[in-house]
Amino acid sequence: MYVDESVLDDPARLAAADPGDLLREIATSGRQVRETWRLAEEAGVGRLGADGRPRAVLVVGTGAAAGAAEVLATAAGPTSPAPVIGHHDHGLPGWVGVADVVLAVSGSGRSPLTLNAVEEADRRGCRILAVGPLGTPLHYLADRARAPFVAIDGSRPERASLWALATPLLAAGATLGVCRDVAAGAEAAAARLEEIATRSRPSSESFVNPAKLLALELAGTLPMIWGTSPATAAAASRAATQLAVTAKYPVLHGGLPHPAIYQIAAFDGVFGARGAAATGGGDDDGLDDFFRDRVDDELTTRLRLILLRDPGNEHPDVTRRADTVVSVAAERGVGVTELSAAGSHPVERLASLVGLLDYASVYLAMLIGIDPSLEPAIHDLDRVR
Ligand SMILES: O=P(O)(O)OC[C@H]1O[C@@H](O)[C@@H](O)[C@@H](O)[C@@H]1O
Repeated sequence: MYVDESVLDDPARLAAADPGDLLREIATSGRQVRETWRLAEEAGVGRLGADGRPRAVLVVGTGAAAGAAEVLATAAGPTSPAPVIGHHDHGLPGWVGVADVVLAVSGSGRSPLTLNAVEEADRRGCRILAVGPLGTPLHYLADRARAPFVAIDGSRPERASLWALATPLLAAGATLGVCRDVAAGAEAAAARLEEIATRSRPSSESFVNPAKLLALELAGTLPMIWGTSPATAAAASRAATQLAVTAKYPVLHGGLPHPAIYQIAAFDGVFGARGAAATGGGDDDGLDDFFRDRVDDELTTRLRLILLRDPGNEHPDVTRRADTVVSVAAERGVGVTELSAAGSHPVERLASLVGLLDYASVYLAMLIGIDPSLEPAIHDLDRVR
């Protein structure tokens, strides 16, 4: 894989490598939190809480909506009095009924899966909140269901819209009594995202820019990303999405204890210890090369483990295992990058990693010559929408 490190510190080439201005869009993350919290209040999100605490909160939608569901689940945490469930499939589960709340999220406001869920939730008498752009079918359905509708900026690319899509859900979580201290948590997350935007800005050079440094570590590797707590596992999931959509990079993600305790088996495979041990390769040309024994090929792509730690918020068993993972990886020649979440509220800690990894995904795309804004395969799949 060709990795062009010089692109990261050359302003003209950096700009040319990001024709869709994705970095500028990602820099608005902190502002998205503040703006959409206010918009959610103005849209009447408080009405959702009028009938008291729900039996369950279902967040419907795919793509960035799934990330938004994870942000709300992180804010609700394991002590939430009602479950927060991300639902990313067609139809509503059979158990969903009048005692439940459905939060419908769509970056385009047109995703059939989300629209159908809103119609069905309305038929079943659920309380509903919808988040999407103005004047879209989702807006129309929310109005028809007399549900609060939070209008987001539909011109911003979806992969840079996580916080606009997620923050109204946090405001809903506050009014529904499923999240604690979430207004303060959202504000702390906004401040954290702004601080990351400053440190990771394109004009900040590689040797001091944490996102550029991370991108350089990832370039040419096959990343595995694990969290060590609910907040950091959610960050790992978001990172896998961003790396796929932005850098077109496949990523295995998970968390300790599960599913990392199984995924670690890959450390012994061809991208891990076996690859490190292999030497040499076949002839580079002709039929000899075609008939070579591929078992002997040297594989240059190596696993790299990105371990997202959550100091003070890990189960002691997870902390012990995470420390052990680092030595198990080292024994097999698997590189490890450890990143720690920062902040007190889980949403702030999540944001502290998501912000960094969002930037790193764009810098990685630039390093390997991929346009971070284009997504032809997704468009081709969407032809059947
Ligand atoms: O957020 P909405 O617009 O509902 O889209 C959800 C997802 O739909 C898919 O078909 C793709 O277009 C994805 O890129 C998108 O994230």
